[in-house]
Amino acid sequence: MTQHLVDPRAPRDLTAFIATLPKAELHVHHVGSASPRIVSQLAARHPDSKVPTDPEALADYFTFTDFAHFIDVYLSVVDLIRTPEDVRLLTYEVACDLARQQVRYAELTITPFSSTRRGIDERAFMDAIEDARKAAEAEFGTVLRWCFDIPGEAGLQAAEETARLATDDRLRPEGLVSFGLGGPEVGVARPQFKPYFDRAIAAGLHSVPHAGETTGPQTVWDALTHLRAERIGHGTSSAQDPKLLAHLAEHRIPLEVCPTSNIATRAVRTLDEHPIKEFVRAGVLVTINSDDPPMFGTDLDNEYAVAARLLDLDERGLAELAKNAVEASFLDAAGKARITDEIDTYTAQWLTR
Ligand SMILES: O=C(O)c1cccc(C(=O)CC[C@H]2O[C@@H](n3cnc4c(=O)[nH]cnc43)[C@H](O)[C@@H]2O)c1
Ligand SMILES: [Zn+2]
Repeated sequence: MTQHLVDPRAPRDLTAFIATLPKAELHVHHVGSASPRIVSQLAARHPDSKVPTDPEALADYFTFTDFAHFIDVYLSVVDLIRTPEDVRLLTYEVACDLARQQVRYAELTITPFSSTRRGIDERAFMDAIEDARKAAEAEFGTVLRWCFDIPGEAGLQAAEETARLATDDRLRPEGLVSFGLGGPEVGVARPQFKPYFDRAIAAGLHSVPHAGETTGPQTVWDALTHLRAERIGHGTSSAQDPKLLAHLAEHRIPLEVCPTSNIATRAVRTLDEHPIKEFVRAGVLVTINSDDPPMFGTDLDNEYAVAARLLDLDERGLAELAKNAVEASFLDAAGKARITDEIDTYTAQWLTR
């Protein structure tokens, strides 16, 4: 597998700056963030799995020929998460990895349907993620919130189950803030999910569907008009529609940009061809994210290094990117002010050290 970690063209001192820059992450998946160590441990527990137990073999296993192949591999890892203890271990380990990168706040996308349909009790699932969330905040100060997403290819049954789990006051976890739509976009039209997003929004959740990752700008328009998206997951193809770019900029609708993900799933051919520059040029609010970091051979720090290279950023430019994510987050105003101040103080001290 091609290792994307630590873009060799990023200036060394920016790498050091990025490593301790306080950050927020808005587009990162629960199962997709399972570290090679965790995946290997879980694969060893389940010899029937086709997922390799050896970290090196796993790195090759995480090499994708296209998006559909990525989903197949992703689901083979989903199959390893079989007990509430697996869920808690995974969630806590993901929180550790985020804290290690100075992530102060993260909205983690979780697909509860995929776990409940595989037999994990829904109440035990919610307790497991909440237990890990509270432990992470107590131990690292990292604030986690949840996005529950519909695996769109699984259809309206998955949509109904996800909406029920997200809106039933007896079940919905305290940390839940948003409602999303993931999985393949091709053949999975966004408008059909409107009733489920309406229910989630009525229950106080924010709409953050994936759109424009592997399909054109119409999918982004559909996410905005039918699903009332407040942010767009990826939105990569928005660059093909100047009117859409202008709309996103005018209404300050953030894009959750995941550069290396787009290369690894072959949604974009090369990093130098990534439309992130067009987004910035059009005035769109760009946030930087890792999506499924171990699967894509990256992490959030590397995604900031990639952005620094593609956008020719210095420390102040990187700090602005970090503050974009805080602004676009669903954290409360006091929390946003706290992390924004931390970023500003850190950057000022770095530049005068
Ligand atoms: O769980 C099932 O049984 C199931 C059945 C049919 C289809 C699916 C999915 O499509 C699950 C997709 C899964 O992938 C997650 N994900 C992670 N990264 C991305 C991404 O970059 N773009 C779209 N989806 C992504 C998503 O959250 C779903 O959980 C499942
Ligand atoms: Zn994603």
